[in-house]
Amino acid sequence: MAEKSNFDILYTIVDEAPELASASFLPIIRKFASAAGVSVGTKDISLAGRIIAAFPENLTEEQRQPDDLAALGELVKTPEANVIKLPNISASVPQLVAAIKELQGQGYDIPNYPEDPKTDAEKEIRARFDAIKGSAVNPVLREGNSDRRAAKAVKRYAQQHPHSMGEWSADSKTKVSSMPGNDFYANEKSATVTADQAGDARIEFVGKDGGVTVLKDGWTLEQGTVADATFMSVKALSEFLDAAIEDTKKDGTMFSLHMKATMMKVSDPIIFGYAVKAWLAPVFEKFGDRMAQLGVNPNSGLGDLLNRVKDDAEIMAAIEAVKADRPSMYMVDSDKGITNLHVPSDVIIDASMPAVIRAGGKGWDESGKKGDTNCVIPDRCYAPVYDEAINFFKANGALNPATAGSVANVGLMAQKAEEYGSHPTTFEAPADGTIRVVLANGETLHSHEVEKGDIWRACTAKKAPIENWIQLAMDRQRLTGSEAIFWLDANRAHDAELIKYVKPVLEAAGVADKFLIMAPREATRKSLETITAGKDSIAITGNVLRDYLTDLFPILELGTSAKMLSIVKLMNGGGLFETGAGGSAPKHVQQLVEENHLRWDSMGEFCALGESLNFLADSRGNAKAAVLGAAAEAATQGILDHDRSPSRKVGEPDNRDSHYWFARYWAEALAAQSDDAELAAHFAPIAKELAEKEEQILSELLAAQGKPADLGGYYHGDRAKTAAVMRPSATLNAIIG
Ligand SMILES: NC(=O)C1=CN([C@@H]2O[C@H](COP(=O)(O)OP(=O)(O)OC[C@H]3O[C@@H](n4cnc5c(N)ncnc54)[C@H](OP(=O)(O)O)[C@@H]3O)[C@@H](O)[C@H]2O)C=CC1
Ligand SMILES: O=C(O)CCC(=O)C(=O)O
Ligand SMILES: [Mg+2]
Repeated sequence: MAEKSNFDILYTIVDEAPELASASFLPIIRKFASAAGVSVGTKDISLAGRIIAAFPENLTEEQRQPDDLAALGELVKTPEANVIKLPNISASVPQLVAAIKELQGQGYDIPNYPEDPKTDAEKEIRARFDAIKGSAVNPVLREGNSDRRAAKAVKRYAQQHPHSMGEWSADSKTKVSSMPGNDFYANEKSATVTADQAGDARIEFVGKDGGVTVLKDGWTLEQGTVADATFMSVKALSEFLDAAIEDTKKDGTMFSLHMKATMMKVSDPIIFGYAVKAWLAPVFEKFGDRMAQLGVNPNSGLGDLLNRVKDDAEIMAAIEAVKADRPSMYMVDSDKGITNLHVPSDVIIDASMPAVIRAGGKGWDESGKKGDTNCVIPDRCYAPVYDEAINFFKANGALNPATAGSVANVGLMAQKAEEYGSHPTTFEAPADGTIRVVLANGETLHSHEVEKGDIWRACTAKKAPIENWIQLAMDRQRLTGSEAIFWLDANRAHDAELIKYVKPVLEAAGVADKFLIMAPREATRKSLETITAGKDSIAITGNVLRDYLTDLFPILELGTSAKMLSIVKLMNGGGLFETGAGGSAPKHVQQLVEENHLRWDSMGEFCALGESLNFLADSRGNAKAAVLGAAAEAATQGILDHDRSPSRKVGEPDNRDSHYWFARYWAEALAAQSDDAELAAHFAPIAKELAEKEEQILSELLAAQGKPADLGGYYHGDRAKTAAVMRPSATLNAIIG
């Protein structure tokens, strides 16, 4: 039985910058909501919280925490769900290890992450950590498809206050490089499961000697599920990476690898590891064994590698020698010497490629110099999107945010759709042989000849989510009248199966003429032409492109994906309101810790709050929530009209100031409305006091900036210390309580 929540709205406790923002904003939300009888609870889905919840037997009663993620995962399957979901860390291994270390330092008896589990006990611990690793939250909560777009007011603001864009020149050497073949794209097989085929399937490895190893049992395939299997040849990958390094050198550009090691938590760290091995190939050839003894795992990145070999002068000298022979490297932080290959989660494709494109195709090298870059994206399923965007801007110059239209997204996401649900069914081939999917009825659905180490993966998209996604697309198209494109490639096995679903539904509804179906490359071109002409388009995509495009287009159109409206209409009737389309912005925490300025923009939270309150009003007939929601929308509009979003620079208004203004506009809107006299009377004096004390509050907020801030921890900060940092205005606190 799914648990019911005792709260009207649940707000998530997360990590990094958004969590800091919550320390300031959540008290405001609670104060305002409680006046309308709306209760707001919290659920802890932070990385530290999830680690703590996984090891209750090691902890004292006081230290223990319930598994909030599991509870939320059940709640989102109920019609009562009303969740405001902020972005959380999807941890790479180095981040996980750092979080464990921090908790241990705080007296939590959490075991170390077993890098190479041998005993059963170690394997069991590793399994618990593996469930926490990578993108472990979103797939559990996303029990619906995705509707992400810029709210009208946000888009209008961006057009009136266009952000800076790097210039594109026709002779830019920036490009995308992908494998010529033998990648996931080339090897994909897909089929829609029939009634005869439904049931529990098995994934098997068959060795050259005919011996069968079961890799996965009880893989349930329902009728109507689109089931895919594919693999990437690691031999082909290695050859490609070697060639890409040489090619970068020839071009005189920077080498950069763009992956999604967080959401593709099994396959992409492996691919990342091959890039580390290719970059340091001569070192691995000569010192491979010695490095293995030192515990080097290339999948954890160059940062971890350097840390482990730093005392071995010979290896360090070999690394230096290789550097001289390599092209420049795209840097994450050139001041600190953090390269593209340091940490697998540092360069996340959905954010990193748009950043390169927005900058006019530029990255930063070791010496902090700006230059063109070879963007290495090994697999070709989605790389053409970035390749085509780069070609388009080389030919046409940068997008003009003052006049550009908008690309919204309707994304197939529910029930772990597509590649993002592939973790339990991704394997490195144990030897040369065959990997096959054997159905409940004994038939073989898919089979691939593989070589040792090849990365094989299977995934599904289920019938009900697919149908719901097509319906959502039809609804959005009808409501907006926009151009609407299904980004599906008829030449790709999986997409061809989806097209078989899409076409009949559109035809039956008599709306086939309102939709286009185009492969990602063509759809990118068409959408860029459309928005360049000032018109809008809806990109109806699978799960990966949902992720990629809802950073790419917002970053070009709005300067950031933080301002996106991101609604997940849960399939069982509830609502999940994600805040923005971006991440947890680690760089922002660094700035706060160094100089007590938080540049995080809470526009995503503001938009989600309005939607959540409106949803509460509609779904429960809660009239006070409707008043609160309408006023929250007015406050959001106020932030935009008066330009109250945070500045990037210390000494200027930051995230905390924007919360003061939100509270003030919210209170003013509540005081001014006439639908609920009680609420108007309640908020009139609050609005008055917030206005009267404006100068004092803003000066108290400003006074806090400019010196280091102590949060008492990074992954598991001290609540009281964080609150003290994020709520430095005694005057404002007295009003909010
Ligand atoms: N929904 C979720 O739970 C998501 C979680 N993540 C996770 O977040 C972490 C970091 O991911 P990363 O790829 O670096 O992406 P981020 O979006 O966190 O960071 C990229 C850059 O985007 C800008 N940015 C993002 N959000 C805001 C905001 N609200 N206000 C102002 N600027 C913003 C910042 O740019 P600038 O430096 O110019 O200020 C930031 O440095 C990872 O652990 C990742 O897995 C990522 C995406 C979604
Ligand atoms: O779950 C994650 O790791 C990131 C999610 C994400 O990037 C997105 O949904 O846009
Ligand atoms: Mg994303």
